[in-house]
Amino acid sequence: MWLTERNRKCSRDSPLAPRRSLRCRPRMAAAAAGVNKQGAVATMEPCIRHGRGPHGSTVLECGVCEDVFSLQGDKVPRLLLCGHTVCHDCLTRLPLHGRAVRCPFDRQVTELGDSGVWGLKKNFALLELLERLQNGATNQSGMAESARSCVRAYFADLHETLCRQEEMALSVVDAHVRERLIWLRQQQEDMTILLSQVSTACMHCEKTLQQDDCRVVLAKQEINCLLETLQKQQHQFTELADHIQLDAGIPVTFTKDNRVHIGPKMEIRVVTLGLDGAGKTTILFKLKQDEFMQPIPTIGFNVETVEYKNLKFTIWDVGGKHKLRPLWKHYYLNTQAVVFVIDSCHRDRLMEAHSELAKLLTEKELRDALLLIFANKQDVPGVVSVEEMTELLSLHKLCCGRSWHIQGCDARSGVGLHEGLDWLSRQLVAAGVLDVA
Ligand SMILES: Nc1nc2c(ncn2[C@@H]2O[C@H](COP(=O)(O)OP(=O)(O)OP(=O)(O)O)[C@@H](O)[C@H]2O)c(=O)[nH]1
Ligand SMILES: [Mg+2]
Repeated sequence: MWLTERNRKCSRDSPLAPRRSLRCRPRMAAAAAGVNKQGAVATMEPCIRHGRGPHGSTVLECGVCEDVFSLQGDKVPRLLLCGHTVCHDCLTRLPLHGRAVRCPFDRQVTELGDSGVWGLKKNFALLELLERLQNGATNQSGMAESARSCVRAYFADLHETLCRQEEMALSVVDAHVRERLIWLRQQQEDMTILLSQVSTACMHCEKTLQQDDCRVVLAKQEINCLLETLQKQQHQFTELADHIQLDAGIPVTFTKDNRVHIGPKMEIRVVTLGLDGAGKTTILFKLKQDEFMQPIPTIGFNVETVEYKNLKFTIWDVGGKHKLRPLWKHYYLNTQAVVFVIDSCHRDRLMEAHSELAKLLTEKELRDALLLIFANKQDVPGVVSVEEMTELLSLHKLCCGRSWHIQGCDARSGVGLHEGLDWLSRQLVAAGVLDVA
């Protein structure tokens, strides 16, 4: 209020009347920061919040020329004796009354010394405020830039992931198309053979029928046989044509994790890891062929597809010998589940298994992978039980924050293996991985 009245008065009386009408605005109030710093700061806050200027500092204007005050030079704010603040430039343009000037707002007189306007004190409170606002603006733009680069990095990462997933999906389709082409070529060859068989049969029939009646009658059995062959081949032709027509389109479905699936079964990539001799290969063969085969230690890997319910697991079984473990990382990419096999007979190797498992869990590429732990060889008497193993390996602590499950099993008889696969499929459904996008 105090400022409003003063400003209104100056608009009529001042010899250097403001170029634009002066209204009570927060920026005018700010110009009086030298009179009442507390009040000025409080009044300015809305200006900063509403962002009237391009930067916080530009809201502070000289009440006469309405130019923005600056920290130095012509627009530096100077104080008159009455307490009003005017920019240096406007002060130099005020008419002199002897060695004094009149305030353009309340006409009070301020004596000038020998150095004239230069001798008037700068409004340091206002300068400090200006400086703070400028710094604040710089900080704000710095923070904005770092937030923007954070957003850019996020989307670049997303873009990269999507490109990789697209490549993967396309390669699945390409592989399917290649397989189909091979199959079609095979069918084409079969048809050519059939056609030549049909034409040979027709020629035989014709030849036989051209003979005299007596011979035709005698050749009845041969002709019937040829006709039967023709009928069979016709049947094969129809079947083949139907098959090709039915498969004309490629049945593509996407799951929520952006993988593409062809056909009714959802494909899941699983990697089986664990120390040497834990029973990984035994598990793989048992799942694949439902029979026990005495394996030899794996050098490199074995890979098999195992169909279970509506899932098609592609299981990579990687050798667990110490010197082969650095190669495990090559199997992590695009893996939906890790099956970690532990030999329950070997108490003395549990800590080694723990340390390998702990390393696995820090791998970035496996961060979303499900973890199924098979406590294998439960058929052997006196082995470490599932509960004891959970305790000894501190699994609750180790696997905290991810989907994991420990399942006791006996790879020789297969007990527990399907329970493990069931858990995996339940988790994949719960995680929405199997939902069709
Ligand atoms: N008693 C018993 N023996 C098992 C079981 N599973 C595997 N074995 C035996 O354990 C030994 C090692 O099994 P593998 O399947 O070769 O072990 P692995 O984990 O593939 O070993 P690497 O290929 O060296 O990494 C074999 O002699 C298996 O017959 C089980 O459930 N019970
Ligand atoms: Mg093996």
